Amino acid sequence: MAHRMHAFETRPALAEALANRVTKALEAAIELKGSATIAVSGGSTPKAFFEVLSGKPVEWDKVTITLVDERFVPADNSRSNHLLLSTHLLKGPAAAARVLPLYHDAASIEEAAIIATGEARSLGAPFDAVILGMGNDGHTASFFPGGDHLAEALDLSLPRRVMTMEAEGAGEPRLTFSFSALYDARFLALHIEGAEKKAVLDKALAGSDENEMPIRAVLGRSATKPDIYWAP
Ligand SMILES: O=C1O[C@H](COP(=O)(O)O)[C@@H](O)[C@H](O)[C@H]1O
Repeated sequence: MAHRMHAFETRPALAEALANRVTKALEAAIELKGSATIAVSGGSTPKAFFEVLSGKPVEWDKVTITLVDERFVPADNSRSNHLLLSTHLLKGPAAAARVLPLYHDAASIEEAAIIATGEARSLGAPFDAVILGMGNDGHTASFFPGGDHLAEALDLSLPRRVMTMEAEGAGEPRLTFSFSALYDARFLALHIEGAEKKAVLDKALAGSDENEMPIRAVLGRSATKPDIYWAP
């Protein structure tokens, strides 16, 4: 599966273009079925994009937002992807959206994954939009090199679900949607910024070992052609 590359001169220009494209995807879904779903990434890259998207004139009360992955920490922890979402996206018009958190205050992370999987089922499939990020180690969502459940996470024959992941480079234990839940999103974007991430992307595109760089699964096996958004 090839990809489409969208390169921008500045990060604000990227944020505006990606927010406009996501707006289109959400509007199309609302037009078609009366509601829309989007799964977004955490980390540091999406902040400016979230800020722009939050102000877009979408019928946000018809949109459900979730995360592609989450650290197993409560929503008030500074490492929480949910906190990032609340701070930078759930404001202005977008505050009307429904949010489906992956983290749950459950007895174990496995139980939290089961709860999140059940809740996500109510969204239907596929997602209308999925915005992935990428780490310098080639991880995306919480598909980390060396992850204890990486093989199952990337196995497209396994059901759509939220699963657990532990890896040396991941810090906290993680919750992540499986690749099977993301690979066929109606709009599938990879959002990366900076020269270092571009070099990581080029390395990923030049090889095929998904265990070394799990982002290769997205670039090589997604049912939807990924749109890559990059700015220096
Ligand atoms: O751990 C994570 O990292 C990636 C990349 O984050 P960034 O800070 O380099 O932008 C992110 O896509 C993922 O959602 C997050 O949990």
